[in-house]
Amino acid sequence: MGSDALIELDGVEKVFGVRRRVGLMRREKRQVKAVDGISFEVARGEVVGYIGPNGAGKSTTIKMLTGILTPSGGRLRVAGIDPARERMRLAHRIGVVFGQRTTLWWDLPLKDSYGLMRRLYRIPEARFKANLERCVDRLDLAELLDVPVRQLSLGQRMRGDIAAALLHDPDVLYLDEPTIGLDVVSKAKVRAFLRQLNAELGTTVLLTTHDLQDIEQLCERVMVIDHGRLMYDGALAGLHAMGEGGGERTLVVDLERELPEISVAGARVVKVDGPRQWLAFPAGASAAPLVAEVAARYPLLDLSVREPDIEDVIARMYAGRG
Ligand SMILES: Nc1ncnc2c1ncn2[C@@H]1O[C@H](COP(=O)(O)OP(=O)(O)OP(=O)(O)O)[C@@H](O)[C@H]1O
Repeated sequence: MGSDALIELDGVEKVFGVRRRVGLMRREKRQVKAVDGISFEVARGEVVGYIGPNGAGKSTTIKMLTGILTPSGGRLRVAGIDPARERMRLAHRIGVVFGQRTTLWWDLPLKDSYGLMRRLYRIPEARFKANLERCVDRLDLAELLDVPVRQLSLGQRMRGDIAAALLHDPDVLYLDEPTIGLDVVSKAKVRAFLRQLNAELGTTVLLTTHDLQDIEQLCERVMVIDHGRLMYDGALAGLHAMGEGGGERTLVVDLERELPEISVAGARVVKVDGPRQWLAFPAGASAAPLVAEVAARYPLLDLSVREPDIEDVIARMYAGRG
């Protein structure tokens, strides 16, 4: 394996035994192969997207990379460490952010959570201060430090969680859905911060997300996993090409009242729900002429453009192969 690889997986597998009730009395034991022989390497300083449909095996992979789960087979190293065997030693080298839950103490002000982290990781005072100052400045946390975590908005909490994951200077940062549920402004802040972190400190980032813009704005390399297997590993551009040109974007139109399907050149109505209609158009085309036409011809309250999501791109990738 390459010597400057920070993350190395060779034929990694994870099998879960699940008991299922069959009829009234019997239980059947079944095995689920969540990860089915995955091999890849991530070099120091790379920012890699790890994407795939629900249940593909992404979280299971990340859990093995943190040492929470032990692989059923294959070989796995992070910073030269076998995660499941030396979980505590690895903890000093990695940072983890799960978008759906916080690692912060719910009832404590943010700064007290950070103080506990300092003791937990035995971070030297000077280093802790420098890292905290940097995160507070770059993630706009100054006004939030005295606020208990439970009072923070989702976007504020996420920024707080990202800072917490970085106080001990990890070499690798795993991000599991870091922008899920965030508004546009918070998403932009998080992405800008991660770009800067990678550029300035060379932190290696492995990111799972359902938001294609996270990938477009952060990752030069993307891996697609499905049914526990690696289906694609390469540049995002190549993934788009396999997905037949990147698919379609959607114009979401809110009309003043319910109307029959509207008709606009270059787009087609794919869904109607009361006064709201969804129009699909090629991802490569400009939305401007469509917006102008809709606004000129129909009683309009609001509209927005939705990017294709990862599920769409992957679905087309498979369709393109078939
Ligand atoms: N502890 C477990 N016990 C049994 N089966 C599990 C366990 N954890 C995950 N699985 C199964 O393994 C498969 C992969 O799950 P995983 O959570 O890794 O997918 P994912 O790609 O992260 O999906 P999502 O995008 O929905 O989070 C799924 O079929 C899931 O039901």
